[in-house]
Order: sequence, then C-alpha cells, then structure tokens
Amino acid sequence: MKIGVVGLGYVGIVTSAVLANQGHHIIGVDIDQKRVDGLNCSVNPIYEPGLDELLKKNTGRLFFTTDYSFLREVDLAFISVSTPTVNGEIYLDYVFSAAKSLSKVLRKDAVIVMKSTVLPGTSRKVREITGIETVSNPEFLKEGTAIEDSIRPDRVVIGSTSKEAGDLVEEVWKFTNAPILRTTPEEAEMIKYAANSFLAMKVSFINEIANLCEKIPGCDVNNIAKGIGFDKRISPYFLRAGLGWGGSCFPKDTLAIASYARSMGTPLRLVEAAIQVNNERPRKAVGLLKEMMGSLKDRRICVLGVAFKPDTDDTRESVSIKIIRLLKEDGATVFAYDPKAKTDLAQMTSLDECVNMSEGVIIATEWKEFIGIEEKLKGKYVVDGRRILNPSVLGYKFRAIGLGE
Ligand SMILES: NC(=O)C1=CN([C@@H]2O[C@H](COP(=O)(O)OP(=O)(O)OC[C@H]3O[C@@H](n4cnc5c(N)ncnc54)[C@H](O)[C@@H]3O)[C@@H](O)[C@H]2O)C=CC1
Ligand SMILES: O=C(O)[C@H]1O[C@H](OP(=O)(O)OP(=O)(O)OC[C@H]2O[C@@H](n3ccc(=O)[nH]c3=O)[C@H](O)[C@@H]2O)[C@H](O)[C@@H](O)[C@@H]1O
Repeated sequence: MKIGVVGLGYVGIVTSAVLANQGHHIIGVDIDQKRVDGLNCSVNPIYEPGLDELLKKNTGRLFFTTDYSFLREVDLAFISVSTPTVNGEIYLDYVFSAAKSLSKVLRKDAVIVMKSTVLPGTSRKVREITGIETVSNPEFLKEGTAIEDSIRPDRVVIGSTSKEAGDLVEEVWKFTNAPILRTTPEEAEMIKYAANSFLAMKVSFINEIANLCEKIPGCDVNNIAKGIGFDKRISPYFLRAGLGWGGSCFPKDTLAIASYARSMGTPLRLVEAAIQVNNERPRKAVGLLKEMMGSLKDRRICVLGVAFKPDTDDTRESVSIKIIRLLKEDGATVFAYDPKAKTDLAQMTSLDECVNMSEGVIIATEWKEFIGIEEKLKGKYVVDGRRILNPSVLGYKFRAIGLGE
C-alpha cells in the first residue's frame, strides 16, 4: 500500500520504518524541515534501539517531506502528531491542523488513521472536518522497545464507524498476528487512556507501598512486588517502585483524561490520586539525600540518569530533570551523567567524573551501565531511586526507595 505518516516523532518514525519493512511505500510528512532533511539523509532525530538499522534497510520505500501534496495518492494516512497538555488540558491544534492539511490533498476514498492519543470524540470530529473516513487506531508502544512493541503488540485496537475503513487498517496490522479488537472510535480512544491511566496507577500504588515499607524495619518493597506479582490477577509488570513515572505520555495523558472526566462531571478520583502520588516522588529523592547529608547548600551532587527511563534519549517530563531543579533550588552544585540524554540544567560529565566530583549521588534512571557500580560509590551518600544497587555493599551512607531501615 501507499501510506502517509503525518508527524515524524517517536511514533511516526517507528511506524514508518516498521511498515516500510513490511513492503509498504511510506511518505512521511512533518512541519519541521530540519527533521525531514535529516531523515532523508538517514539522520534519525531520535534514539531508539534498532531504529537506525531499520530505516537504512528500507530507504528505498521511505520518503520524507514537508509538502502534504505528496500524499495525494496514498490509501491511508496516519496522524501521529503530538497531543500535549497545556495548563492540564489536552491541546489538539496540531491534530486539527494536520487534519485540515490532509483534507486538501487526500483522495476522498482514502482513510485517515488516528494514531495520536486523543480524547473520545476527536476522531469523529476529524471525520467531520475532513469529510474523509477516520479510524482510531491507538498506539501502545513503549520508548526503548518501540520496534518490538510495534511488530508484536499485545493487541491492535481499531475503532471505526465504517467497516471498510476499519478493514483496511486491519489489513495493515495483520502481520503482527496480534488479537484485533474492533470498536467504535470513542471506545478505541477511551481504551488508550484507560490503559495508560491503569499502568500509571499501578506504579503509583507500588510507590505508596514503598513509602510504607521504608517505615517497617526488614521490609523491602521489591519482595512485596514479587509476592503480589505472582498473582495472575495482579501480574508482575509495572510494579517497579522508584522515583515515579515520567515521559511524554503518562503525565500528559493522566492529566488530560482527569480534566476531561471532571468536565463531564465524573472525576476519576483514582487517577487524580495517582498523579498526586507521582508528583511527590522527585521531592522524595531529594528528601532522602537531605536526611543523610543535611543542608545541600554548596554541596556537590551527582545525578545518574537524565532520560525518563533507560534506552531512550527522551527527557520529556523526566523525574531526573525535576530532581536536578530541586537540588539547585536547595543551592547544590549539580553534575549529571546519562549514556544518551542531555540537559542544560546540570553540568554533564562522564560517569566517573560525576561520581568522583560529588559527595552525594542520586540514581534517577536505571540504565544497565549503572548496575554493579557499588565500588565506585563507596564513601558517597547514595540514594538508589531505582533499586539497582546491592544495599549490603554500600553500608550506612545509603538509602533506597522502599527499603525499611
Ligand atoms: N512517544 C511514545 O512513546 C508514544 C506516543 N503516543 C502518542 O503519539 C502521538 C505522537 O507522539 P510522539 O511521537 O512522542 O510525538 P513527538 O512530539 O515526538 O513528534 C510529533 C511530531 O509531529 C510534528 N507535527 C506537529 N504538528 C504537525 C502537523 N500539523 N503536520 C505535520 N507534522 C506535525 C512535530 O513537528 C513532531 O516532529 C502523541 O499523541 C502521543 O501521545 C502513543 C504511544 C506511544
Ligand atoms: O502512550 C504512550 O506514550 C506510552 O506510554 C507508556 O510507555 P513509555 O512512556 O514509553 O514508558 P514506560 O515503560 O511505560 O514507562 C513510563 C514511566 O513509568 C516508569 N515506570 C514504569 C514501570 C514500572 O514498573 N515502574 C516505573 O517507575 C518509568 O520509569 C517511566 O518513567 C506505556 O507503557 C505505553 O504502552 C504507551 O504506549
């Protein structure tokens, strides 16, 4: 098929590469000229394991442009533009702007596929604006394992009002062999928010249990997570206690659905509580350090990990960035190291420099590279925010999330 992909970010580039690899011809459109020029010269603006290789392997079937008119002949066009929250509410202008541009160029029998995460009713509105069948096909990939998640998703959700349009989208994802759920567009949109909210809530739940475990001598939240995770009804996933959830999606999606629900007169109290618990996590990390070090004024602190999670260079809503800000507010001099991500807020150094120059260390992201660095950390005040260190090696200048004294 000839497929358009509008919005070349994490989702758009991965979708382009994966579908090109299935033999489709992809025309990717973005408003960012630099991004498009880079992609046409095999310069990938994002880091995602395996993505560079997949893009290179399929260069013959991938074309990137800022010009929507190249989409005239496509059978379907994905919308994968950003849907941020502004003042706690979803901002849909990028989606509607993309839809208007598509309406000027697409064939009337083409299909628009909404991959962006949008509130219930948005895909239907895009259909009204464009006069073109619009199918909701939410994306569930995780950064860091985006290609694998896209090729082998747990399920594919297709929400359509037209059976034929839904069938066309089903045809595209048939290769995944994943269970396919056909729904209304609103149900598909709601499934996406319910999934992200539930996962975020699960993490906030274990983080609250971690807070309690810290008060109980001999109690380690990791063992509690293991113990409850064996129960198939709970499952072991998304029970890693730590410094909370960041990234481009959980924070904005929980806020968007909570605010939407309030506007409908049915607040999502559990989701709101999960957000509140999460908002407290950065201060928690700094608090644990202060419990050991006292005032942080003019003290040198190393933050290990800047990305919101390992295997990505994405720092959007990263807990680490929030921790760096809090440390600076307390007057600390902050150094940071991350294998892939960068920030202007702290002095970026190598791992060894970061640790050696500092009195205190906070592990904010669980990169593999930080596993087994206990020897390097000896003598420093350490907060293990992601539970990757062996507490018995580090002794008394050490605090870990969810570990009772
Ligand atoms: N990042 C992720 O892991 C996931 C993201 N999503 C959802 O997918 C959507 C996209 O997310 P990301 O890929 O992270 O976004 P992103 O911010 O990385 O990329 C979005 C791209 O859209 C472009 N864009 C904005 N307006 C445009 C327009 N009118 N025409 C053409 N291009 C335009 C921007 O220049 C940018 O390159 C969001 O709704 C997000 O919630 C869903 C699942 C996973
Ligand atoms: O809508 C989206 O954009 C995506 O959001 C998340 O994916 P992602 O944000 O890439 O990363 P996750 O692996 O879900 O991690 C999110 C945050 O939760 C934290 N987390 C995750 C799991 C856990 O057990 N504990 C924990 O603290 C991570 O450190 C990270 O900060 C969802 O997992 C995807 O299914 C969804 O498609």
